[in-house]
Amino acid sequence: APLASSFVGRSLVERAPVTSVEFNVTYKSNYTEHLPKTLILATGGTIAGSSSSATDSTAYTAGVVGIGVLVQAVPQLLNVSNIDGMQVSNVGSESLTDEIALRLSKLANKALCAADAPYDAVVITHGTDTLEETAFFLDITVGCDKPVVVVGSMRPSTAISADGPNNLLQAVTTAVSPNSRARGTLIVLNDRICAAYYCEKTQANTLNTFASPEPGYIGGLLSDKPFYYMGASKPTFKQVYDISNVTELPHVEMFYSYQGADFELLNTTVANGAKGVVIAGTGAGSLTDAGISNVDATVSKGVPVVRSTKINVGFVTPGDYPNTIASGSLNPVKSRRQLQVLLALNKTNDEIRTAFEEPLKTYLNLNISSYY
Ligand SMILES: NC(=O)C[C@H](N)C(=O)O
Repeated sequence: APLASSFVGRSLVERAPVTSVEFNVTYKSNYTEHLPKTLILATGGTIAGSSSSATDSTAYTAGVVGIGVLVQAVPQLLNVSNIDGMQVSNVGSESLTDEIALRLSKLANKALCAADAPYDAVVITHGTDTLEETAFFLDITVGCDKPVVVVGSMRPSTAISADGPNNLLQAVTTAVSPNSRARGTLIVLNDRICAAYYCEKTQANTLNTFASPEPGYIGGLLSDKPFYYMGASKPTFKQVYDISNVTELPHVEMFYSYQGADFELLNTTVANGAKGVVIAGTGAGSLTDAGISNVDATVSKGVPVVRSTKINVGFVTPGDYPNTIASGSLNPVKSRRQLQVLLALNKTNDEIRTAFEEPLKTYLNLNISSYY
């Protein structure tokens, strides 16, 4: 593969594991005592992508450039943090597996939240196609207030105006900012800071793709300096789950509704061992009359069906299709992650329904008179 021009900075030194075998650190910056410690978990994606053409931002190969090259191309990182880098995978995020996502959560918890946690912040370099899935998963499974920032790029490292190096710098400055604590997992790209709970990819090609259309960005960056519009807060319906004993994420399938959908394939999916299903319904989670019998048959086999929306923005509320579980504000891929976590924790279908539906119901039914 051609050398990634925008990521070629100082001479490349990829060192052997240094800190601990657990973290299998392959890049380690020189240590500066007064600076915080950031662990970068590299997974691949376009930010580590490479092309033979400097004008190409569509037909490149994702996941080529290693963590050492990524970091050493942005020496400014070392002005704000000590950096350890670990190559967890090097794949396009469309191929990032549940196993890798689970591993990232465990590494982040160990790096940040364990009693003897060695790091102040975790930054994850990731492809953008499924970045919101990993970021949401981390948001609901990392159990402490230290920052986790997920970052990617839309142009490969070889492109003119590659966006990866500046995004990486902004991700690290955001991660080590004291103002970033207790805000959950953050997504940083293109000068904006977006809360992972709500953030999604909204445009297939352009740099300004990550957004949370209703809640909006929680902050941004002026050059490399992060700022927030409001103090730290938690998404209204967010719950954090302890998955330290989980060794595998269960198989949860996803279907899409459309005119004429009959959901016949639900039966195949259940026969193949799916433990749960998410349907990206139309509008506010509507499903076709023709598909209902297959949905009901799935639920009667004990497989929970969560109903979200292909619109990706807005709420699916409980009420219609009572056999199904309403996703609330969670889009289909986020619903899938939450369902996987609940199943992995051996929750019953009633408990799964409660976890998805009760926070919103309770919130909407708050009786003002009970306060006065
Ligand atoms: N911009 C990107 O990173 C897209 C790439 N296919 C990925 O998700 O890995």
